[in-house]
Amino acid sequence: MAEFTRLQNCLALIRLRNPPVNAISTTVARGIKESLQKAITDDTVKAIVICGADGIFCAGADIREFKVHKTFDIQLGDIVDEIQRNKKPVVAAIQKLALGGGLELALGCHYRIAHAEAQVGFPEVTLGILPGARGTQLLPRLVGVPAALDLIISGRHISANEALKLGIIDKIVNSDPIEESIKFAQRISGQSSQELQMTSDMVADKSSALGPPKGYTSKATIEFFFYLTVPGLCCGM
Ligand SMILES: CCCCCCC/C=C/C(=O)SCCNC(=O)CCNC(=O)[C@H](O)C(C)(C)COP(=O)(O)OP(=O)(O)OC[C@H]1O[C@@H](n2cnc3c(N)ncnc32)[C@H](O)[C@@H]1OP(=O)(O)O
Repeated sequence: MAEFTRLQNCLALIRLRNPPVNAISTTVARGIKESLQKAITDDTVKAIVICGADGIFCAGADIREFKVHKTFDIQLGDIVDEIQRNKKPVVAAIQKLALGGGLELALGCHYRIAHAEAQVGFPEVTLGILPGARGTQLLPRLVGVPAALDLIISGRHISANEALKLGIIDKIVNSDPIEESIKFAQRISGQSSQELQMTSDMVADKSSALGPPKGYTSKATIEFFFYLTVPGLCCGM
């Protein structure tokens, strides 16, 4: 599930809770969607923080459900779009891990604050899939195509420090990233929705050279991806 808490100072906190790693199940995804809706429609909420319970942000899709469902009636990509469309700033507070869909959720947010010991990555390749919830668009926009391809194709986890250098994370803290994100959200909640919208639009415009937004994975990218990952196709392996 995802817990919604209305904090003091016009903030809302959305906390993912699905032990042991807060993986995104359909229940968690529904919880995030409903919580976001509450935060967005509440005029007294000026900024939103998303975090995970029990010291971990999120290890991605709940792989236990992959055995049960072939398709899902709720799409994580739609939730990421909703975060980006909304005019209130959203901060991801990353403890321990943000993997796969968890990293896509964080990339959808306007700011990411992580603990120094945290790790991020896209392990989808190890399951034979591609990041499908806007990760293939949002990551290259932040880090450029070569670095994004490297992370997506290798599936490796990187440290918060490397993620900071690449531009995936905005700030690293040694203290509690949730508390830091709340403080930060409070500071920026004064930003007018117009400023945020203008900034988002400008960034989207500037990065449009990287390809169309929203769930689009070009045929060339897919072909390149399979060339590199299917045994026997690459380098005569
Ligand atoms: C609308 C709903 C669906 C949206 C989908 C959107 C598309 C997203 C796709 C993805 O996110 S694909 C990527 C999915 N994630 C992974 O592949 C991560 C797999 N897990 C790991 O790499 C490791 O387990 C870990 C998270 C790095 C932790 O490693 P560690 O060595 O510390 O512990 P483990 O013993 O491996 O695991 C502990 C415990 O956690 C369970 N677990 C781990 N990952 C998941 C997961 N993704 N879903 C469900 N459960 C997970 C693991 O089974 C262990 O459980 P127990 O055995 O202790 O019960």
